Amino acid sequence: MLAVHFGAGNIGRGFIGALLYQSGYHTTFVDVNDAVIQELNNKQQYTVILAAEQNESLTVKNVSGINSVTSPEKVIEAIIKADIVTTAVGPTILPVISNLISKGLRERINSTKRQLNIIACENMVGGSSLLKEKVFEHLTEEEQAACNDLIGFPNAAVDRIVPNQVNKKDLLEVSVEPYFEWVVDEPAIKGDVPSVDGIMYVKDLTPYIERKLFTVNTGHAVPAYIGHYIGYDTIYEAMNDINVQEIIRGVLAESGEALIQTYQFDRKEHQAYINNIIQRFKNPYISDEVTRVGRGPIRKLGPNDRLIRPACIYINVTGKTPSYLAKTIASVLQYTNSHDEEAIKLQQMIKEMGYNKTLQSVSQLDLQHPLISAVLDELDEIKVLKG
Ligand SMILES: NC(=O)C1=CN([C@@H]2O[C@H](COP(=O)(O)OP(=O)(O)OC[C@H]3O[C@@H](n4cnc5c(N)ncnc54)[C@H](O)[C@@H]3O)[C@@H](O)[C@H]2O)C=CC1
Ligand SMILES: O=P(O)(O)OC[C@H]1O[C@](O)(CO)[C@@H](O)[C@@H]1O
Repeated sequence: MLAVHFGAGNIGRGFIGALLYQSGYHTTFVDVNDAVIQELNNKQQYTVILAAEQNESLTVKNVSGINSVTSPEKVIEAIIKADIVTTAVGPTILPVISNLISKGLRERINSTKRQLNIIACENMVGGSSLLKEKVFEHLTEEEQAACNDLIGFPNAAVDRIVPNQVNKKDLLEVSVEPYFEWVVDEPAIKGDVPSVDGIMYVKDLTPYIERKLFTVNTGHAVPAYIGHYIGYDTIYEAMNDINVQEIIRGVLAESGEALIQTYQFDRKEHQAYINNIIQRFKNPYISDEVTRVGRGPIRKLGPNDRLIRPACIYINVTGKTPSYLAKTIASVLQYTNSHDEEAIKLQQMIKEMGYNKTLQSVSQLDLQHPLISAVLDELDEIKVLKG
């Protein structure tokens, strides 16, 4: 079985690539990082280390790579032959890869009636749907109709913490947390469900993706942004701070209330889910930088992302303003990182327009929305955290 995976980064190699190998696939990684692609072709295998006391490792074999900048024709060939296509490139890169995928699909539908599923494994609601929309912009109406018959774009939720791989001598080796969850929307599948050990197929993905995004990612934003505000470099350091611990519990109680009331989750089970996630953030065998988890602050303040959306649902279902989520959003507005384009842009916007209009612009909330004034109040309140 042949898999094509876009993005040979942390999640690509450390999660999706590993599961595809264990399920019997040969995976062709597509990336723009030539050094990684060359190394994949030289070694044809790499190591995944489980970051836990036992330090178990897995050798992922049957892998190769294509540089999509220098060899786009090879990517098209690989898509024609693929049994599954996956991505883990980041939400903002999905539009970038859509043109090449559309070229592959055009050739494929002209040469075979074999069905194919393309699964975007990104931290967002509707990643595969967005990819489909962008791919379709490059296709004629006739090609779109053929793709609607043959090509599925099932949305997915992916959960595994894979930090940046710093100080590694081996370019391909990747350390990952042992835990993982990969949930895929079954109704959108074309043909047989791809046989990948570890995928859980569900009839309705929405509760799963929102539970994951508004618990794992909402929670992780606390040690990232509050931690950075206080002055910590790593998630581990931040998770040992008593104020961070209080805020993370508060944030997850607020997003939890929003989720429980929306999806009727069992309270005890949801609390156990939260507790397990907090333990994962404290994993001493993972060294994760606050700048990785906090990357892309403008995206993370988007209307459907991990902070604004649960805060709005909380207001709708309880009639109250969420103070811990507001605190965390305030700390995002204070986030600076000279290596992060979005962090630079956010601070420029604040300089030019002030906090109020910047937040309104990135979150797309009405200026009168109660969350805006709650966040502005917290800009002053969080100063005590600096001691
Ligand atoms: N790292 C993590 O713990 C998790 C990440 N995710 C999601 O997975 C996605 C990827 O994240 P990471 O693996 O952490 O990032 P990463 O930065 O390690 O990997 C992204 C890869 O995409 C490649 N890329 C960039 N532009 C490309 C293009 N035009 N064509 C092909 N490849 C391109 C990069 O060179 C890089 O190798 C994101 O959407 C992230 O939210 C989801 C769950 C966990
Ligand atoms: O990958 P993003 O969306 O930039 O956000 C980082 C988040 O993704 C993860 O890496 C995995 O979900 C978390 O560790 C973190 O909350």
